[in-house]
Amino acid sequence: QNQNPQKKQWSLQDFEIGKPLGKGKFGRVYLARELKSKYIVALKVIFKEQIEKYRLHHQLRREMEIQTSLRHPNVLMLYGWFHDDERIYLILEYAHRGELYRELRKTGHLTEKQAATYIASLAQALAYCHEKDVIHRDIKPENLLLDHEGRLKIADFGWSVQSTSKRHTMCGTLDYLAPEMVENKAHDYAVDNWTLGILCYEFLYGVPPFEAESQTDTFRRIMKVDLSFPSTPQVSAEAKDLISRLLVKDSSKRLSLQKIMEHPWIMKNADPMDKCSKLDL
Ligand SMILES: CC(=O)NC[C@@H]1CCN(c2c(Cl)cnc3[nH]c(-c4cn(C)nc4C)nc23)C1
Repeated sequence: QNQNPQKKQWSLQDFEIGKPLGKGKFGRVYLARELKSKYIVALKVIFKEQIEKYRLHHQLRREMEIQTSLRHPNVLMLYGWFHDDERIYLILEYAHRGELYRELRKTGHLTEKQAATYIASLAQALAYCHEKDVIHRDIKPENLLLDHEGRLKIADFGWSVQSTSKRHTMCGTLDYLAPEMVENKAHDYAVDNWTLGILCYEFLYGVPPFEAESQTDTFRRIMKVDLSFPSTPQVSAEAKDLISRLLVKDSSKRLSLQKIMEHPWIMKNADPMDKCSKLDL
């Protein structure tokens, strides 16, 4: 039923469906074009029977409410949604340059300017989410997309799907989890700060800091914060300083998002254009 009369009721007839962009347990993401405006979107299709089977109505509703309420240049927008008998359709912003992860895989590691720009964008987006009491956005590289200008977009609604590009060895990895998460303790905002440290390391070295042969070894390395910096590629002391101030076991001692944005390495290397503040909608 249409609670809000001005709000357009979308339906599948409003769209021309293009190639699949990703697929996963709950459904697929397709490239799509809204017929009247010719606007390109990503259409995420979720099968209702999957939602029923895994009893995920409340989580999906919460994710959609959150996603609709977040408006930030570095958070992928959920424009709206509709459903038919079998499926729920999420109308999402399309990120033209796809997964940041592919860029990382292609080049092996990012330049310090690119890495600092992406970390600054993530810190801005997370500070915005935390202001709106949204924590623990699952910010592993496969959830980070790039728009046509190479601007980072956090794309996660709790339903991470594998893109059609080669599967990442991400599923099930502990690499991005903070100690309190790995120990399954109550986690708070500071887990995101830990993950920024993991991502910053991976952007600069091409691999996450606690990678190991087995999950048990990764678990041990996280709990010990067994952090070491390879001699190649060459990485500045300031970058290592920022990483070392984020990968701290005591979550209360991790650098705050504000302090990340003011860190010398970020101030020196992040592209100010991409450090734009919230959209004044
Ligand atoms: C966790 C997660 O959502 N991962 C990626 C999902 C699959 C495609 N999704 C996209 C979503 Cl939700 C939005 N925009 C996208 N753009 C792309 C993409 C573009 N190229 C050139 N290649 C790809 C891939 N994909 C999307 C989301």
